[in-house]
Amino acid sequence: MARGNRQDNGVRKPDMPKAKLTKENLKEALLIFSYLKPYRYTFITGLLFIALSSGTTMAFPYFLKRLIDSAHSLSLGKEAVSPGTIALWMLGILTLQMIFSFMRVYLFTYVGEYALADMRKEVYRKMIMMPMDFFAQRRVGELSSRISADLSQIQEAVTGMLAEILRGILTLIIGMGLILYLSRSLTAVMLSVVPIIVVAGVVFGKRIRKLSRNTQDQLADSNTIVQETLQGVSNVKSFTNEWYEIGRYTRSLQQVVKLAVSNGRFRGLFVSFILMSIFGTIILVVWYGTTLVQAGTLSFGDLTAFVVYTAFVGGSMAGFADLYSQLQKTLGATQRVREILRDTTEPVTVTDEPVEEKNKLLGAVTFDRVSFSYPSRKEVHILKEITLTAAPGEQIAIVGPSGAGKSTIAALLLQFYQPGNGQILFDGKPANSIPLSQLRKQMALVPQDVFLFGGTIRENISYGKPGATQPDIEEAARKANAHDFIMSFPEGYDTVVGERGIKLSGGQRQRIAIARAILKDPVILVLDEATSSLDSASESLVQEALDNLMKNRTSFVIAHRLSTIRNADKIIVLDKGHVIESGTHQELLALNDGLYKSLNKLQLEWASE
Ligand SMILES: Nc1ncnc2c1ncn2[C@@H]1O[C@H](COP(=O)(O)OP(=O)(O)OP(=O)(O)O)[C@@H](O)[C@H]1O
Repeated sequence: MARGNRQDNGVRKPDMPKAKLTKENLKEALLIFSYLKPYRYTFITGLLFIALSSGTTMAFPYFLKRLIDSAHSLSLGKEAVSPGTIALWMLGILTLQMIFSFMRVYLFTYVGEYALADMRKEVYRKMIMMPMDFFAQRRVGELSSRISADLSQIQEAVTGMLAEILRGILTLIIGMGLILYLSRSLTAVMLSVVPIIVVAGVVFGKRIRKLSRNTQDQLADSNTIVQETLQGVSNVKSFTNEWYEIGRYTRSLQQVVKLAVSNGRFRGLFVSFILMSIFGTIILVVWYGTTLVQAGTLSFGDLTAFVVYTAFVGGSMAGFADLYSQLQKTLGATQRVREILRDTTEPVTVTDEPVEEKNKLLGAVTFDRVSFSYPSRKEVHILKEITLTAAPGEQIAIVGPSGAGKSTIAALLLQFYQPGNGQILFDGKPANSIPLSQLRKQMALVPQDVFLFGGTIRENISYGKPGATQPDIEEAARKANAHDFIMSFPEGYDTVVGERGIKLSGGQRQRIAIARAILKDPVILVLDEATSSLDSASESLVQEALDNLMKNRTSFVIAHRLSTIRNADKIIVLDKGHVIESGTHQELLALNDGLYKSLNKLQLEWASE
């Protein structure tokens, strides 16, 4: 069973989707074997050990037969190998079996884990290099399950499943050969019933799997209730809706129980059917076998070996049904992983190269009649013929109503998307003439919603310049007005933040982000001003930090509070994707009926209330 089918909390996710078994799908899946190439000798040795361990398993009943028959022969006074010697041989075989099994498990785990890590690295590498649109169209949970569940399923297939198939085939061929050799007539009797049991088992098994899948789906649903309500527990409490959630969860659980119990009924029937058929077959085979023994055509040992081999053969037949469904799941997983591996990435470099002299920017930016629609909604024109220019070191503010396209301009600046029409120029050069990573290395984004990684404050600041020294980090923190509050924590720069660490206030998080940007020392700065209003003390600290940050760089400030951008060199007023006004604060106020003027008036009124 694929480990990846389990969630961290140990609750199973709904079963993995399966794919059809077609020639193309199989061909695709075989490409996964390329990941085994570096470990091919270990893998082949592993396969050899599977064959050897299957061989020893199959030899066991044969020696059992010899052991039983030796007693009989001795009692009849015939010459035979002594039972003690045969028992010793069997011990020898057992020892070999132990060694072979150990090697098989060890070698396959080795190959499986290394190949899986290689695949994970490759998929992650590919994912992180994908363009923004790729992430906009997928959920994070879905992507992370590609790396966890799908890849585990593939690993399971390459190691576990392949071993099972090989063992199954060997057991089937050798087992059938041996039982035919032992007694043809008994084989005929056995073959008249075993396939019926196997077919019934497969049909029953399918039904049970479907029922248990439904139970798991339902369980996943009720888990969603737990997750959602725990995440948003403050909502539950503030609406005093504890009773409502308890009711919702209870109802969902009742469904789980109902399904699980009806599944249990089926499983009970199945288990009794299987037990009856197995023992029924044994009775039939042994009964017919004894008549053969009586007739002198079969020995006691032959009969024993026959029964054991029959069990082996029946077991491997039943195993194939499960293997088939595993194979389908693996094909599904392979398809989804291959989809990612085939996708086109952004032309970013994945080594930490400094900016080359020829690519160094002074900071002039031009939007030349830029129009843009998001790839996922091509029919909605977000930016329409935007033209704007920024000289090196200038501060450009972008204002406008919600949804006007301000953040989209920031996204285009950072080359997260490419314009549909028009072009963006840096120092007069088209953006796509400068290598993407070299361009982004010279820009920094301070977003509205600052994301802190799980780690220390030091690590979070040095994200702006990996490998920065402590004095550099402290200097950046000082300029960002963050040093004092950081030092007020007992662990200072070693204070752990992020999901598992302490929670910082909005203003503190912003100042960490500003320190990060200062450390990066970009030529062009993009600042998405936080909408959540900070208290005035915190606001002035953040504003001062921002002023420090903006010094000597071209800055684009997406402003929500107009009071902070009065001194901007240029204010661009955006409405429904058009630039409708542009100029300094004074110039825009002078425009009668201007949007900026009315927005400014509104904010002033609001502030004075
Ligand atoms: N990834 C995306 N895919 C499709 N549409 C998007 C995407 N991101 C934003 N949009 C749409 O583009 C339009 C402009 O969004 P944008 O975030 O640029 O506005 P904004 O002016 O920054 O708004 P706000 O002030 O509320 O942040 C909106 O209608 C939004 O729904």
